[in-house]
Amino acid sequence: MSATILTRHLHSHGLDLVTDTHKYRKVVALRPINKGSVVITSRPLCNPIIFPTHRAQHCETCFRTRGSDSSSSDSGTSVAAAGGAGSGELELERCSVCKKRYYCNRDCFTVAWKGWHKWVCQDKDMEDLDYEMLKMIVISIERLRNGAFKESKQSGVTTATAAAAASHGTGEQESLALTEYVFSTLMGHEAISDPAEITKYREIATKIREQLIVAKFPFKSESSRGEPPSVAELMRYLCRFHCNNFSIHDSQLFTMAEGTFPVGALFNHSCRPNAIVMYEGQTQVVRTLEDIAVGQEVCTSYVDNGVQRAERRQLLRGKYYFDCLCPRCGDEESSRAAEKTGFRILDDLIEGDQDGEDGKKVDGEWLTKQFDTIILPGARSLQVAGPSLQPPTMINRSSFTSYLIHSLVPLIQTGATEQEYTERLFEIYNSLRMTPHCTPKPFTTTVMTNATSFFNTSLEHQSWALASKIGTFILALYLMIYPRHHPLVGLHCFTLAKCLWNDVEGGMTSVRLSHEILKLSRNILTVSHGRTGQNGSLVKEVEAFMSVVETELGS
Ligand SMILES: C[S@@+](CC[C@H](N)C(=O)[O-])C[C@H]1O[C@@H](n2cnc3c(N)ncnc32)[C@H](O)[C@@H]1O
Repeated sequence: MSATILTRHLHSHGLDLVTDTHKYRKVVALRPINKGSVVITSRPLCNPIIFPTHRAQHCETCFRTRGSDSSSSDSGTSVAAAGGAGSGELELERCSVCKKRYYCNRDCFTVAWKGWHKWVCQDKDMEDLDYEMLKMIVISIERLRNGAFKESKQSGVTTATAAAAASHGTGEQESLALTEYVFSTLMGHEAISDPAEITKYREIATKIREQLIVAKFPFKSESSRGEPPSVAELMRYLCRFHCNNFSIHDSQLFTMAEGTFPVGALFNHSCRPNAIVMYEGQTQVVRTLEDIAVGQEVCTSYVDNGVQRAERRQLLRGKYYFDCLCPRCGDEESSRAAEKTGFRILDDLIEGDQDGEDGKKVDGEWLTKQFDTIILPGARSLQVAGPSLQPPTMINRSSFTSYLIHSLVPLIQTGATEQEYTERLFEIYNSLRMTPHCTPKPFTTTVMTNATSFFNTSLEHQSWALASKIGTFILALYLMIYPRHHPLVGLHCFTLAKCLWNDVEGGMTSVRLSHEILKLSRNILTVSHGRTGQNGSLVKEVEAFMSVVETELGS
């Protein structure tokens, strides 16, 4: 396996890997890629680890969810193929020995058993998640050292998963040997990690070697002559796993597992990403959030784009050892420049004021009072408002909400180009900076965090009118901060539309607005989730709800 095979694989997906002085390598587009496209799919290096809290809900092999449509298999080993029902709700069965892992059928169980389950089934220490992660790493290292990454019957599900995933895109299928090769080329940063980190890794590596490998998991292959890896070798692996690991989330963006996807790990980070990482079963899918031109870098985001620059910087330095120079962050020199432009303005806007005018903390009680003043932007103004909307003379929570919603929502509904959209966004950033505002600023992340927990409380209490107001305010904040087709925005719109529809006090205005927000949700989720596979079922859910609302509107 060599660099040529990786190059060929990327080329078949319209991508290239080029060297970069700051980032080592970067993935660029070889041909124009439309927004909402699957750029590439990646297979896991070893079986991802489902968190204990989610274990009973997912098949450990294909990750399908209990209760989901059992006919929508992406693993190629459907219930029907295993002699099961073939349609209806997916059922899971526990391993009869350990009674801890769940599987949807015998094929999935057999694959897991041969691949890794037999190593962990009787291990009492597997109750501990950290221990389990280390054990998975040990299993992977054993295979990496012994060249066991060959297509085999044992890797049946991952092969089938990759085949299913390849049908999302047009490129060639990823072989296990390629997965292994790409992993060997990834950065581990062991040379620049700080001494405290190195000491921590040495301790973990020593513990793994003595307690896990020597005592329980002897390496058997002839090529390694049964010799366990040295502490130094283990440290190199640990560093590489650390920098290239992914949190796996479901279609609602709830984190449920951890895994290593070497090909997906080739994509660099941006705080204003043009692509997003999604999951279809155990397959990682990189999707574009906007149109990408030839030569442009394809970037995902390693951190939540909703946190302030200082926090992002800390997270990125702490785990990935770099300072971000993306269009939003810029470098130190440009940060000091007097006049910031474009995305560089955003972080100045979202930092700051913690307390209200009256000195009160921005807590739930304070927000309740404030939100009483937020007027639901009416459906009619969504129709008529356009890019010429002028900023208000004074920005408070109410005017901020209507200004943002009325300025940006029509551009998403009508599918304005990325350039038109970002130009409008920059005008908004400038006007938010220049226009006097109430204290605290309505658009800080502190306010957003509080508004989000307040929104969740009002959902729990089914206070639909209140939830609709806060949800509309949060939508305005999201539009200011996240890329317009970010899945978080689409998911929030779906929840907001349900609140609006349930808000009987709002009458038909609220129903009409619910319909507008549903259209928004559908447009965004079609890009971020697609219309096929497990994630695609969300768009169908939105459309089913839209037809209920349309019936009520009589359209
Ligand atoms: C998951 S890897 C990404 C692929 C990597 N560039 C490579 O060529 O193997 C993560 C590492 O890439 C580098 N990286 C990713 N995004 C970056 C960025 N925006 N600026 C600088 N370095 C970046 C960092 O060294 C980080 O630890």
